[in-house]
Amino acid sequence: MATITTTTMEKKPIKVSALCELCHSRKAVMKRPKNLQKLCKECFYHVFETEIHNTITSAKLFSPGDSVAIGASGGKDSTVLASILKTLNERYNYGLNLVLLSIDEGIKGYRDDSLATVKRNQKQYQMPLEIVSYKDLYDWTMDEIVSCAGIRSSCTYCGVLRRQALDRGAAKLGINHVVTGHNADDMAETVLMNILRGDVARLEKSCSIMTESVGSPVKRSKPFKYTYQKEIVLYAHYKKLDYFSTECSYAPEAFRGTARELLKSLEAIRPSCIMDIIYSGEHLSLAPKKKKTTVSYKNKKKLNAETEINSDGSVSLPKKQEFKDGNICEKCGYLSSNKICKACILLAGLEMNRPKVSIDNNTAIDGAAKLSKTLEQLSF
Ligand SMILES: Nc1ncnc2c1ncn2[C@@H]1O[C@H](COP(=O)(O)OP(=O)(O)OP(=O)(O)O)[C@@H](O)[C@H]1O
Repeated sequence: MATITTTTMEKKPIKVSALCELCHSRKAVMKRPKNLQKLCKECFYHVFETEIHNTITSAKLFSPGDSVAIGASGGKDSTVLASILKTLNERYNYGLNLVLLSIDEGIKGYRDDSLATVKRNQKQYQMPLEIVSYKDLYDWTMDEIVSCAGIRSSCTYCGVLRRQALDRGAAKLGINHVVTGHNADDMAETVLMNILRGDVARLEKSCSIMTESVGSPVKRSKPFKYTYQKEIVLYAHYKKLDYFSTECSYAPEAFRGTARELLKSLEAIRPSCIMDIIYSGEHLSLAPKKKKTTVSYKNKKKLNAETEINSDGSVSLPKKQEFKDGNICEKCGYLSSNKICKACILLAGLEMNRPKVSIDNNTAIDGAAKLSKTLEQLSF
């Protein structure tokens, strides 16, 4: 009998029987978290890598000759992603030019240390590395933002700014495809969160393996969409990959933390629930949207035009102020689906030293949904 602890989060060591259930010849060293199969190291590597290859090929994520930027934070997910993409690219001749792209948010004692890991990964995987910083792009570091806006909204600021920073970093490299290490647990959490807060618009998109905005040159994909976090940790552990394991110094998004706990409890009872939730998210068919009700406000001068209330409760800007994807932000000149991009709205709030005005005026919804609802209601 051999024993191994799959993650530091698990308290009980897992007991496995002597022989691998796949090769029937080598000693089993683990129970596979996804289906509790008893496997030896070699068979685990094989099934883990093959499943990711199958995800990539069945979703047709890449074409030969593509340049792909790997969003590299130095953490376990993106480090394993870089390692696996290098392995699969060589094994199956994908013909990809792989580049590491890191965003330095400016978090002392956290991001500076994790970037040191990415710099080592650059040498280990022999990939070019591009580092783009919030300070250069926005003239703010996350440390400065938190000292101005407080810790509570840190994930909201960071998420909006990082999304744009990854796009801009890729554009700088002339690359139109960014892959990230978002895994099956992240996807299932997002589905749960969107269900729990009734965010139908986000629910529809939350299971896409690839997201693209009309008019934006940069697409994003998640090759680990079906890969369990515990298996990523096991793979990194057995392969002795060099990754940074400290959590961000700022508070995690509160509601996501709750969804994560819920998912962990469900997974403990039924390991397949992560895949089942993703499957449900992929196959949910949403009722067609109800016809919009137009509400005319008396004080048109103040609101400047008609505002539409949609069936899901969100508010649309008046027609003449609507902007489509592919437009340019009037302030920073980067692509935006609004007249002013979300990053510039947040930064303008910071400049005026009143960041909470733009994100804290709706207590019924949380995090990114709260921000997006608020942004929808802004008039320019
Ligand atoms: N600073 C960054 N620079 C580049 N990419 C990033 C950065 N932060 C996050 N990402 C990308 O977004 C993915 C999800 O990030 P998240 O913050 O949820 O971290 P995570 O789940 O801990 O992932 P990781 O273990 O890779 O840090 C990462 O796997 C990575 O691909």
